[in-house]
Amino acid sequence: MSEKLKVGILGATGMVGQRFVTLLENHPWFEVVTLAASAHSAGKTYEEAVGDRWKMETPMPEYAKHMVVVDGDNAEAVAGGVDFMFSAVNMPKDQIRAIEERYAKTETPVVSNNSAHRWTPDVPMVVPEINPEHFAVIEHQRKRLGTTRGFIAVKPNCSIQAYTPALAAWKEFEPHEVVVSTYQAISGAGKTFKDWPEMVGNIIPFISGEEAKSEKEPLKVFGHVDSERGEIVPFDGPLKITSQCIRVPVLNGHTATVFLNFGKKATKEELIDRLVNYTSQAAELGLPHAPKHFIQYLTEDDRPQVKLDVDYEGGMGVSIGRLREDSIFDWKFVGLAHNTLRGAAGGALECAEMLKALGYITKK
Ligand SMILES: N[C@@H](CC=O)C(=O)O
Repeated sequence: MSEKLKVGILGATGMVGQRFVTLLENHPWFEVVTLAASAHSAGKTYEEAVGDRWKMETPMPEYAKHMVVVDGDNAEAVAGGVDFMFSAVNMPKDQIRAIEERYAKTETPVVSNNSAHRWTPDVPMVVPEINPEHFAVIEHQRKRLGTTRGFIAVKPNCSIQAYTPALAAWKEFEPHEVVVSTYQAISGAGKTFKDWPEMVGNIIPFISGEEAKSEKEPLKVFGHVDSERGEIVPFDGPLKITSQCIRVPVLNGHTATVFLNFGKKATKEELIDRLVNYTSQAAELGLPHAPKHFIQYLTEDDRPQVKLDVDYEGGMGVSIGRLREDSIFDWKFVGLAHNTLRGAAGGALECAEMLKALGYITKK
């Protein structure tokens, strides 16, 4: 491997930013050279800027501690020193859309964890194992932005990652009516039990905006690139998803219970076979954060469990269990994915690795 690509993290002090800082320690392809945050943090060392708000299970990496945080609003200056940026910025959506576009227009690719650009038609929203072909829309986005190198790519919401991989694996059986309940960890809200004590022994049956994301984002992931329109057209087949999203007293790991109907009959053996033998270009390319086996199927009645299974494949794999026939729907199952690894910074990092492997992100 030649010289590493230089990367910056926008929104480096927040929880997702901290996850990027942690995952990027000793990364074989990428080197963090810039930590950017609000003007309030600018000029402080990363250690000072984060203070007692470090929320990772592992200590702050040494490489980051003494880096001086820069003002992320100075897009042109920050972008000058990096090959690409990760965005974990937390501000109103219109401001996020604007700042990410400003970076892209400096000819700096932006790989974002944020939802602000997920429905921008020429921005690919990618799970590398499911829809990497959507990166082809970048050439159209570049025309709109007037760039040759800069673009924005995003990953979808954490809540969809526990069931959308199974729907992808079962595509040939035409899943069409899907009822999902998600049981979402508190880290999805950027919290720990220390800063959200009301969640100890509690359930909150509301997560703002989450049900719309859970129902609609899989349709964009299953969509296709329309080259004439220069955009991603969401899947317009019979797939319909309805959901309820619930916050539960778990630190990491979003569980989903799912009922579904298929257009074509399938046996249990066929369904399990398609899960465990799911292959993808991401695994073939040997990306550093691509799981070797994307989906595991657990046969025990009491799995997947957060405590036992959330770290499957370093938190980048998906665990499915309890697949059984249902008396109203065709089938039901339970899925589990790590929300801050597979579902957030890890998913964005794997997108960046794939973008590099496919030649979309290069050295400036
Ligand atoms: N919006 C999600 C974020 C994913 O982890 C949530 O609140 O859980």
